Amino acid sequence: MFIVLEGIDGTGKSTQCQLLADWFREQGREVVTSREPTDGPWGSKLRQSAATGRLSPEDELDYFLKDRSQHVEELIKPSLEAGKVVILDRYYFSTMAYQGSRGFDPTEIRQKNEAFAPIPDHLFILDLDVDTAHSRIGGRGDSANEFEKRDSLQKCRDIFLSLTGEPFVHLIDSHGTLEDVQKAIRAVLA
Ligand SMILES: Nc1ncnc2c1ncn2[C@@H]1O[C@H](COP(=O)(O)OP(=O)(O)OP(=O)(O)O)[C@@H](O)[C@H]1O
Ligand SMILES: Cc1cn([C@H]2C[C@H](O)[C@@H](COP(=O)(O)O)O2)c(=O)[nH]c1=O
Repeated sequence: MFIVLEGIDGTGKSTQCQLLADWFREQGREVVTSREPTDGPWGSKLRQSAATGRLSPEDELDYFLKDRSQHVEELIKPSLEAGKVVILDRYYFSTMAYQGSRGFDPTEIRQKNEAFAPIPDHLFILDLDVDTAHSRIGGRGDSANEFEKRDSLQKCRDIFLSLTGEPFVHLIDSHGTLEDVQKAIRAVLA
């Protein structure tokens, strides 16, 4: 089973991914968790740019595609073929949102990615208003980085919300407690 959690920064994706992995492991399932950008060469360059200044929109998109191609071939596809549960903290829907907010066409980004990247069985969009997301980022001890500017995050949120309506997409209100959000995710999967 292939599960992806998406949403703007601070919505609780990393936290919920770990709780969900624990749930599957309690059921005896073998679970692989991962994130994008990865810690590979392209992902590391992208993470560095969050602090030092964003790359050009063209280079940023190119690096995310290169990072994901390596991620699909080296981890995602082999894990799925081995029958493991794969849970991702971000995937190509973030590319649609974040690089879409920089002027690229989200539909074209989706087509480019789905040419090589498997479509997940379940996509959970964790939704939160930008102000609350920012306060959670601050509560985590971070300050907003180059990807987390307020106006950009609002555009990203709108693109994520445009994905709802497809059968594999589930909108999860992330304003509740950690437990409420995880309960809502598990209810879909149960
Ligand atoms: N439902 C919640 N209620 C209150 N605080 C939360 C909730 N979920 C997560 N948090 C807290 O908000 C902060 C951000 O959570 P987390 O890092 O999981 O978000 P994220 O979506 O992965 O963020 P990013 O995309 O920036 O990595 C953390 O300090 C976390 O403990
Ligand atoms: C996969 C992906 C991610 N991003 C951005 C979104 C985040 O602000 C940063 C780092 O992610 P994290 O969740 O804070 O670890 O990368 C992006 O712009 N495009 C993408 O495809």
